[in-house]
Parts: sequence; structure tokens; C-alpha cells
Amino acid sequence: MIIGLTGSIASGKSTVSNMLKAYGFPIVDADLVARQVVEPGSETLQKIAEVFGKEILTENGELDRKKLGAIIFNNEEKRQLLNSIIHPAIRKEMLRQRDEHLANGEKTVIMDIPLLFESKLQHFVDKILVVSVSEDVQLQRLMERNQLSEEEAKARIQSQLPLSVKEQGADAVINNNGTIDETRKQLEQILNEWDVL
Ligand SMILES: CC(C)(COP(=O)(O)OP(=O)(O)OC[C@H]1O[C@@H](n2cnc3c(N)ncnc32)[C@H](O)[C@@H]1O)[C@@H](O)C(=O)NCCC(=O)NCCS
Ligand SMILES: Nc1ncnc2c1ncn2[C@@H]1O[C@H](COP(=O)(O)OP(=O)(O)OP(=O)(O)O)[C@@H](O)[C@H]1O
Repeated sequence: MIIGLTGSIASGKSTVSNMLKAYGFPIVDADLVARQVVEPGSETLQKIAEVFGKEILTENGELDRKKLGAIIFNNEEKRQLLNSIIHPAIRKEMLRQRDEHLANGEKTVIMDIPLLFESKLQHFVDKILVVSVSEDVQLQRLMERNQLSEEEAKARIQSQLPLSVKEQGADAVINNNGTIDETRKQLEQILNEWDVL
């Protein structure tokens, strides 16, 4: 079974992903893949530099993530432009990793994809697990984790679909407003229901 793990920024996907890793499930992590495909020397990084200008590269020729983030989280047109360059490469690599795990005989693979709904990737997976939090908790945790102002954090949250919409498309929802332990219990129950433990 391919399980798509999603949510919104700072809703707790990585927290749940780490729990799934501890169970021994292989994880395909879209954020990690997004870093792999823009390594220095890659075709994708070259294209990004052509379109966004050399200023978005650091002195070492790496992607200046802070600079690019400041551009794309505040400008929808630029975000779509970046997505059109980087998403095809991310998708290809994620499917390669998924297929590699399946070829190795894994029965269950987790695909951690923050933009599963925004990018309409529902067909990649058999079951969709959404990690959800209230708007207040999301804003608070994002500001704390990334040291962002309220305005910066809100811009990031607004660059994604609302969690309420994602919940409607889910096969199961974890409410991550409570303690880590409460989240772990919900996860265990869902995995039991899906018969993958
Ligand atoms: C703009 C970049 C360089 C900023 O890097 P930074 O290290 O600050 O953030 P990081 O990559 O850790 O992403 C943090 C979170 O931001 C959100 N996010 C990232 N990119 C996007 C996007 N294009 N649209 C909406 N939300 C996004 C996701 O929830 C993600 O989990 C980076 O996010 C990026 O390369 N984005 C484009 C690739 C992408 O869409 N990644 C999302 C998963 S496929
Ligand atoms: N139940 C919880 N109680 C307290 N803090 C939590 C809980 N779940 C997550 N956090 C904290 O909230 C922040 C966001 O969680 P996490 O990094 O797992 O979110 P994410 O969905 O993976 O975010 P992103 O999409 O930005 O990568 C982290 O600092 C994490 O430690």
C-alpha cells in the first residue's frame, strides 16, 4: 500500500513521518527530494538561475533557499514559475524512489508530500493521511520553528490550500493540536485500521 502523508506547513507531517520511520516503513520525502534535485551542477538549478537570476545562488553556487523563499512565498506568479521548473523533476525522482522500494519487496511505502492536493498528486497513492491542526496552533508553531514574524508566517500558510479542504479529501485525519503522545495513538489506530502493522 502506498500511503500519502500530507497536511500544511508546520501541521506536523515531519513529526508523524518520524513516527512512521520508527515503525520501519520506507519514506519518500518530497522536501528532501526537492533539495536533491537542485544540487549544484543539476539541470534544474541551472534553469532556476536562468529564470530567477544569478542572485538566487550563494557564493558556493548553491541555491540560496532563504532568498528564493522570500520571493516565492510572497508572489503567486513567481511561485507558479518555480513550481513549473522544479515540480517535474521532484515528481520523477519521487516515483523512482517509490518504485525502488517496491522492487525491494516493501509492501507499504510512505510518500510525504506537502503539496499532494495543490499539485493534484492523489493518484500517486492508495490512501491519504492528513495531519491537521487549528489555524492558531499552525501559526504559533510555524513562527516559533522558523523564527518568522506573523506576517511572514501567514504568507507561507496562505500559499497552500486550507487544511479544512485537505481534510475533505483524506482517508484519515490526525488531529495534531494535542500532545505528541495523542498524535502517536491516533496514528497507531489508523495503521491498525488499514492493516499495515
Ligand atoms: C522555496 C524554497 C527554496 C524555500 O526553502 P526552505 O528551506 O525555506 O523551505 P523547505 O524547502 O524546507 O519547505 C518548507 C515547506 O514550505 C512549503 N512549500 C515549499 N515550497 C512550496 C511551494 N512551491 N508552494 C507552497 N508551499 C511550499 C511546504 O510545506 C514545505 O514543507 C523551497 O521550499 C523550494 O524549493 N520549494 C519549491 C519546491 C516545492 O514545491 N517543495 C514542496 C514540496 S514538493
Ligand atoms: N503535537 C505537538 N505538540 C507540540 N509541538 C509539536 C507537535 N507536533 C509538531 N510540533 C512542532 O511543531 C513544528 C511543526 O511540526 P513539523 O515540523 O512536524 O511540521 P511539518 O508539517 O513537517 O512542517 P513543514 O511542512 O514546514 O515541513 C515543529 O517545531 C514541531 O516540533
